[in-house]
Amino acid sequence: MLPRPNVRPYETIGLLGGSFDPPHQGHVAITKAALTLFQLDRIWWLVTPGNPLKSRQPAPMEDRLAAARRVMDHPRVQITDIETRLETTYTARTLQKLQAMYPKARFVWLMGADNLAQFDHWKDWEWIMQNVPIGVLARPGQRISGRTSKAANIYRHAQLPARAAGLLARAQAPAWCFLNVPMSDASSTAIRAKGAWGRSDT
Ligand SMILES: Nc1ncnc2c1ncn2[C@@H]1O[C@H](COP(=O)(O)OP(=O)(O)OP(=O)(O)O)[C@@H](O)[C@H]1O
Ligand SMILES: O=C(O)c1ccc[n+]([C@@H]2O[C@H](COP(=O)([O-])O)[C@@H](O)[C@H]2O)c1
Repeated sequence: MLPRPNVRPYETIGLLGGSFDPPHQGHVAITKAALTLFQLDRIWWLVTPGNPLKSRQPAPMEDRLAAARRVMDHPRVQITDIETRLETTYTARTLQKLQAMYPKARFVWLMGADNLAQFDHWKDWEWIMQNVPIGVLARPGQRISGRTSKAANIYRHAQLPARAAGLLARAQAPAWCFLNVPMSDASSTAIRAKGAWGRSDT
C-alpha cells in the first residue's frame, strides 16, 4: 500500500476518483485545469478498486497505480490507493471517512461532465452534494447532458458561475461549478479498444 498522504490544516484538496484503466492525457488535462482554476493546493487521484456502476473488472490495482504515476508527474498531485485502504467503493462513504480522518481539510470532489450526467444514480448522491463542493470539467459530447442532468437541475441554485471557480473549495456545500475547459477526447475505453493499455501511457 502507498503511504497515507499528509495534510496541512485548511489545505484545499481536489479528489479525482477514477478507474484509470488506463490513465490518459484527458485525466492529466482536467487535473491541471482543476488545480489552477479551482485554486486547489493539491489533487489526489483516487484509483478505485472498482466503480460500483461498472460490471467490468479493471486491470490490477498495481498496474493502474504504476501507470498513473508515469502519466501524472506533478509536485501537487498524488496518486493514491485510499479507497483500498479505507475498504470503500462508494464515493459517499469514501468522502465521509476522509472528512473524519482530516477534519480541517477542505475536500472538493472532481469529475468529468459524463459523471454529472448520471450522478443521480450514485449511492447517496444527495449527501455528496450537500456535504462536499463539486467541480465538474467539460468532456466532449457530455457538456449538455451534464449541465441538463437531474442532479444539475435539482441543485441549480447551488451552481457557482465559472468566474467564481476559485471560491469553490471554500464554499459551503451544496456548491458546484462547471468549467468549460479546453476538451480532450481521450478515453480509457478507446485506449483499451486499440489494445494500447500500457503501450504508450497517453
Ligand atoms: N477526456 C476527459 N475529459 C474530461 N473528463 C474526463 C476525461 N477522461 C476522464 N475524465 C473524468 O475522469 C474521471 C475518471 O475517469 P475514468 O478513469 O473512468 O476514465 P474514462 O476515460 O472515462 O474511462 P472509461 O472509458 O473506461 O469509462 C471521471 O470523472 C471522468 O469523467
Ligand atoms: O458511489 C457511487 O455510487 C459511484 C458510482 C459511479 C462512480 N463512482 C465513482 O466515480 C469515479 C469515476 O468513476 P469512473 O469509473 O468513471 O472512473 C470513481 O471514483 C468511482 O468510484 C461512484
